[in-house]
Amino acid sequence: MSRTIAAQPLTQAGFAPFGEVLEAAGAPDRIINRGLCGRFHDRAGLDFGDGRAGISLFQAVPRTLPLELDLLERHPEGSQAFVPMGPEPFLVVVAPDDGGVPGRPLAFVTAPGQGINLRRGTWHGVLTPLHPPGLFAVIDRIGPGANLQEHDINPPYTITQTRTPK
Ligand SMILES: NC(=O)N[C@@H](O)C(=O)O
Ligand code: NI
Repeated sequence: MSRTIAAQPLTQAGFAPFGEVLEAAGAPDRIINRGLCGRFHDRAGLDFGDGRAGISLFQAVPRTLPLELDLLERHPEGSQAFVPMGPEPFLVVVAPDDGGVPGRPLAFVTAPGQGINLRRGTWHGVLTPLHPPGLFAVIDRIGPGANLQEHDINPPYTITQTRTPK
């Protein structure tokens, strides 16, 4: 099977097995602040196990496509959300679990205004901005233990530019 993976636009449906897409799409769940704000309420399945929630800022180096994917990782003890601090698209790579190792990955490119929440234990590529500044708020577990399982991909996959879904 080909080791080339074409990225696709990020959608709730496509990402559903792996977590949630954070986006202000459709009508808000609530109108607040005397009608001046729409609240898209409680949109992520946060899970921090025996730890606690933390918000960190990640300043990541932008990459360009095509990209060589040689590492996937997961956090067995908690979910991890990436909220971009700007409108620039970023690359999201996830993979199903196949008996304790990653299966064939899927690649998505976000639209402006989209973030993601990775479900606890989901295999994923590390944070990969595609444009500067590469600044993200990250909501994940703060607690004891490593909470990081890495898996080397050999031979690596090649992630290519976006294709439009059929
Ligand atoms: N290791 C770390 O904090 N970041 C990764 O988990 C990542 O997904 O980028
Ligand atoms: Ni991670």
